[in-house]
Amino acid sequence: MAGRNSRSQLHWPTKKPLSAVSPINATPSLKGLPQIPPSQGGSHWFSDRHNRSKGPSGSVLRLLYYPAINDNSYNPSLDIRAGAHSDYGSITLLFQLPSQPGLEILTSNNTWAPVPVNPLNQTVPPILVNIGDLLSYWTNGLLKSTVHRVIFPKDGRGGGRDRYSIAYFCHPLDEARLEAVPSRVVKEYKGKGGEQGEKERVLTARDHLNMKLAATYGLKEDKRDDDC
Ligand SMILES: O=C(O)CCC(=O)C(=O)O
Ligand SMILES: [Fe+2]
Repeated sequence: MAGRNSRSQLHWPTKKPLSAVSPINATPSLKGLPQIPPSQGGSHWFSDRHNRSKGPSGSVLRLLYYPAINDNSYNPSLDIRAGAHSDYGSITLLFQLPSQPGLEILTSNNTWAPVPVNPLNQTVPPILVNIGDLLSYWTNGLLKSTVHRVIFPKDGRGGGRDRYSIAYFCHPLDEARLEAVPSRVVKEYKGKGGEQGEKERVLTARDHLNMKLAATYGLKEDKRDDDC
C-alpha cells in the first residue's frame, strides 16, 4: 500500500480480538436464515458447506486501499471508488475506519443510501455483514444480495483522502452445490433465486465464482489466486 498519509497516522481503531467487535447487522441476518429440518442437516447445513477441512473454497481476506485523487482532476459525475456490485460469496464481513464513510447501498426504490460506519457511536465500530450472491441462490432470492458501491466523500474535499478498509469474503467449499436449501420457507418463497434458472446441471460455488470472474475480468480459466 502506498499513499500520501504516513503510516504512523493510520491507526486501526482497536487491537481487541474479533470476538469483541459486535456485528450489529449479523444477528438479524442470521436469525432470518431459513429453518432446516434436522433430518436434512439442520443448523449444520450452512456450516458443513463452509468446513475448510473438507476442501478448498474461494474465501479471501482483502486489505483495500482507495487512493485520494487530486481535487483538480476529480469529476464527481465520473469518479467512483468501487462501482455498483454485489459480492460473489455467501457473506462478506467489512471492517471500516470510523472517519471514512463512502459505502452506499442500493435501496428498493433504486436510490443510493449511505451506510453509517458507526451508527451507535460505539468505541469500536461494528463489523458490517453483507449478504452475498450465494445466499440468494440458496434461498431462492428470499435473502437478497446487497448491491453496493463506494463513493468519494461528499464533504467538499472532492478527491477525498486515502481510504482503507478490510473485507473478508466468505465463500462455501468449491464443490458446494447451489441448490435451494431444504427449508419450507425457501420452498414456498416465490422470488427469483440468483441467476440459476433452469439448468441441466446444478452449479457449484466454484462454477459461480469462475463465471463471475470471467464476466468481471474476462478470465477464461481458473485464475482465482490473481483476483483483485
Ligand atoms: O471498501 C469498502 O467499504 C467496500 C468494498 C467492497 O464492497 C468490495 O470490495 O466488494
Ligand atoms: Fe463489495
